[in-house]
Amino acid sequence: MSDELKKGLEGVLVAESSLSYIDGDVGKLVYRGYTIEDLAANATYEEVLYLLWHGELPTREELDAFRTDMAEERALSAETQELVRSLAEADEEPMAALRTATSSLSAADPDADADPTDEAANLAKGKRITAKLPTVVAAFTRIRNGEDPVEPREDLDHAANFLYMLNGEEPTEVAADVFDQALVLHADHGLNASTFSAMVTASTLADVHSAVTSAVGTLSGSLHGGANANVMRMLEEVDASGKDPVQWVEDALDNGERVAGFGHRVYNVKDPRAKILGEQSEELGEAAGDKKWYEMSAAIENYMKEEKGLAPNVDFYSATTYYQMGIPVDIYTPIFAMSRAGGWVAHVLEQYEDNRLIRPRARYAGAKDQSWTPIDER
Ligand SMILES: CC(=O)SCCNC(=O)CCNC(=O)[C@H](O)C(C)(C)COP(=O)(O)OP(=O)(O)OC[C@H]1O[C@@H](n2cnc3c(N)ncnc32)[C@H](O)[C@@H]1OP(=O)(O)O
Ligand SMILES: O=C([O-])CC(=O)C(=O)O
Repeated sequence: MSDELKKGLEGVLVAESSLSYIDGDVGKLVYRGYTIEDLAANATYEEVLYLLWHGELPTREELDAFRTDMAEERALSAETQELVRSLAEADEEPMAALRTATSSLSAADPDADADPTDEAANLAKGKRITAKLPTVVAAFTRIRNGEDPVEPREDLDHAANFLYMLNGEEPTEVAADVFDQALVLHADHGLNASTFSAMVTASTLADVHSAVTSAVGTLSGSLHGGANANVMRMLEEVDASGKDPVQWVEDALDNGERVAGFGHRVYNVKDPRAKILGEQSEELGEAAGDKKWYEMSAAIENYMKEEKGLAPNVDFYSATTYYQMGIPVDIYTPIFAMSRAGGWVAHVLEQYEDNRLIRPRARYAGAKDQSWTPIDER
């Protein structure tokens, strides 16, 4: 047994996967052999889900059937609707609400009692969870604002239906396309922390709902998915301060703070998803006749690259993309989760297929050879 310690498991190979390939030195991301640029330009989120879960792109008939299946699973049980209402009325933090609601979905799942090795049941559960998360996020957001939830529509695609449920009106084609592309870009990313936590949970032969619930919790942290909302909070703070964005960031770094949306465990260059989202952010600004948010972000990007050698990750430009679409800041991370559910499910299916309990070990650094002191003598 080696005693070499790899803190944060950096660079440690723990599994084989056919899902996504990342080359962090050149900024390349591929899902099942297709580059992220190709998929963002051409695939819908449903096509990407099919690709991740079934291993190949669907034919038109397969995609139609898959979309119909997914759309039919969007509605929530009365119990989950009630739970979402109570969480929203209690003003629960959105990722905590999503984590709780995700866990509750097993109660009404027709395959809840299936054996964890039942592939068809696992796929069906994954499909139901992925179909329902947008309904949870939209209903939670509306109830919190004193509005009634909007029932899902089966005739709309996954992305368009979410915006419809969120805003109560059909999105424009541009908004639906931009959002669909964002979902495609966030769907999978190797063994990121939340995916790994889903795999660890699945490796005990716990069920798909448990694995995805673990992952939602893991995504919420500010070093991972939680960074997208923090990016926008930072930009709003910069704007309100009236300071030059570069000066603001310089001061924050001098105070020992981290700049949300920069740095990555795997990429040594700009995240390819940040490139695409940056273009989306700029185009949305151009269309609105106000590129303030994009320009502020671009100035920070240049400074961070030149002064710190740090490049933006996926969370940096998703923030201003969502902001310019009028999406509330604190649901950016739940939106990330809605998309990444597809990747979590795909990795969990892979884990069950060739399972071995995931159980690393720690080098013991605690006290040794202590002798027992009776409680009254301590
Ligand atoms: C979807 C995603 O999860 S993408 C990541 C989203 N998270 C963020 O954007 C939060 C900000 N970024 C970070 O905290 C980090 O870059 C992480 C957590 C993403 C990667 O962390 P690690 O691979 O563990 O790198 P680590 O934390 O060791 O950082 C290496 C060095 O870069 C610095 N650094 C890394 N990111 C940043 C940042 N955003 N701002 C300032 N300095 C940073 C660290 O201070 C450290 O410097 P040091 O060696 O002088 O102490
Ligand atoms: O891969 C990572 O560590 C984080 C990330 O970019 C993602 O999950 O999309």
